[in-house]
Amino acid sequence: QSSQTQHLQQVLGIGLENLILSTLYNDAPRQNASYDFIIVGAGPAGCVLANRLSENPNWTVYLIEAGGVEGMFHQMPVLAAYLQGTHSNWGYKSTPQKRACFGMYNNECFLPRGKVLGGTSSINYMIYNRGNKRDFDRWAAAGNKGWSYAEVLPYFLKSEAANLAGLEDSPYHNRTGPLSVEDVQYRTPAVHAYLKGAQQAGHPRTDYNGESQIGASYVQANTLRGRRHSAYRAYIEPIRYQRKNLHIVTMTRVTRVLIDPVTKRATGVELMYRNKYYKVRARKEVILSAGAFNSPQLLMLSGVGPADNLKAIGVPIVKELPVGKLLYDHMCHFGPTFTVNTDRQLLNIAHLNSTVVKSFLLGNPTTMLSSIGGVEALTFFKVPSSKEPADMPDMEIITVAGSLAADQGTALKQGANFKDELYDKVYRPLQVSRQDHFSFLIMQFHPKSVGRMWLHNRNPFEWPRINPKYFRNEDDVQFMLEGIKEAIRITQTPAMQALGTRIHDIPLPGCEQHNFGTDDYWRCSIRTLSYTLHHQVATCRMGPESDPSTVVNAELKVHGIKHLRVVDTSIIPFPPTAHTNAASYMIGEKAADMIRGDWQ
Ligand SMILES: Cc1cc2nc3c(=O)[nH]c(=O)nc-3n(C[C@H](O)[C@H](O)[C@H](O)COP(=O)(O)OP(=O)(O)OC[C@H]3O[C@@H](n4cnc5c(N)ncnc54)[C@H](O)[C@@H]3O)c2cc1C
Repeated sequence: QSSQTQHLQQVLGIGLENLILSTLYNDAPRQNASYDFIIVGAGPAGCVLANRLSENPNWTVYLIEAGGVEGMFHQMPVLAAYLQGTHSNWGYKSTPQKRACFGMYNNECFLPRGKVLGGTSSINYMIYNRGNKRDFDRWAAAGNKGWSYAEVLPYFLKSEAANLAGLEDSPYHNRTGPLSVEDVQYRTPAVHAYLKGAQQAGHPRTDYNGESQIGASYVQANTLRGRRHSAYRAYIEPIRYQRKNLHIVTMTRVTRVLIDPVTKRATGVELMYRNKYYKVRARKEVILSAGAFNSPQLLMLSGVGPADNLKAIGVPIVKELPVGKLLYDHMCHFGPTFTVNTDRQLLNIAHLNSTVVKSFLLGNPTTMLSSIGGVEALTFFKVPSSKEPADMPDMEIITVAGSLAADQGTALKQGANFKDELYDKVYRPLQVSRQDHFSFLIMQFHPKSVGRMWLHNRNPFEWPRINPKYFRNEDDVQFMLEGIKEAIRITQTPAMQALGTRIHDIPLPGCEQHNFGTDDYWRCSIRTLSYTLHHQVATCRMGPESDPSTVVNAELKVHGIKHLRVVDTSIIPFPPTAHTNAASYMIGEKAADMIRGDWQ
């Protein structure tokens, strides 16, 4: 590691800026204070709700966030991976995986989640992607009235402020919402060649948030003039000092929901603020927007969950529900990686210097600091094994300008728990030669492998146990293999060959027994370079009460408990054909309307 990157990591790790700024968001709790609405967690869904519900001056809203406040580094899109090494990440990890994550220490995949005002939208990769029309139609068909594509599209649009070249008149984009969606203005020669190559290989150019998802496109990003535009920036910062009825407290942990065991009504929350416990009351509703791991954790700590788990940890059962019993995620293969003949034109932290930083700070959105962690293009496509309809992709190619070597083996490697021996053998040669290179991440949308999470004890400060059971179903490996082959095929097109694109063919440690590039080699590689894109869903699955796999109904009310909703990505019932951040905003917007409908 260079001293420059080590220093950067140290500065980010301290989280000092977090601490200082959080005093600005510090409506300290008062014992037994009451609000109309208590919102637990300030991720995208929580921030949307806080904003929309406090539009009514007669309602009081308390937004409670465990983390601090974004600082300057959060705003620099290229540093996305570094944020995982900071206090803005909860730092969860999977249980050791039997069939995946072989390239990680102890076979544990790291599972970062945002712990900051803005939640995971403040540490994610900023890709804006809504999903396939059929995703939402399936939600509706599963008994969730009001969630068809036609019914959710208005909420995606409501949140969006699009600035996308060529899509100015598209009915699929709105220019006037709070959340910026724009083109990334820093682009490398690799992505231009890639998009030409993808077309030569038969993938049409598309707006993946528009009429048809299938095809290739430059990425659309939640940035504003080249800086991260998180839920905090979009929904909270603009109203912070105008709304006296919205109170916000940061660095405060909710430890359980208070539920009357007789009436089964949520009456408030218990929280820990500066080492002291408080109870805060909700006159109308408690809303959990604590994310796909923490919302289920809080339900279970409050006596709402599977009987076996609650009994095992000694929490009295208030309502038996399958909380955490289902967990879907999107697994990727981190690679393949390719070298090209260009010189110093692709992403590498070694190219970062004070001139670039100064230019960014002066507002230039075209420097490498505005690259969203290197992500440049997305391609949605089908593979031969597909069982889905023709307009529903199975896989995505994410084109990234670099690899683990682009940050010299610091943030990305550590953030994902990759082993040193793997880095040293495969990626260090790229770091040393400084040869321009890019990678594909190959992601599967509809895995058959299903995981779960549970609580190990009743201590609210203990991490939940999470076993995503990646690649438990062999079919998922086959989909990945077919996806990798398609990505390699694209690199053989004239447009990509014009760059001198060659596969980086150093075999992975643990896969040397297979000839590089054979199906068996890739199968081994898939289980080794297993890399989640952190799209965990369904831990508080939405569906009718008659469906024993569900936790909340179509109004997001917890079955059998009054005045308690879950509003975040944990309610998504099936693995979506998308990254999950956009959906979280949509869920927040739609929930706000439903809540207004109930109480106004
Ligand atoms: C590294 C990474 C990169 C990603 N990249 C992308 C991407 O590029 N595009 C995309 O679409 N998706 C991406 N995702 C996924 C996406 O960002 C998330 O799915 C989405 O932001 C989740 O939103 P949410 O509202 O459900 O919850 P979260 O954003 O997880 O918010 C939950 C909030 O609740 C707070 N909280 C939790 N427990 C408590 C408690 N007990 N008390 C008080 N507060 C609490 C948390 O601190 C957090 O702020 C990424 C995820 C990760 C981790």
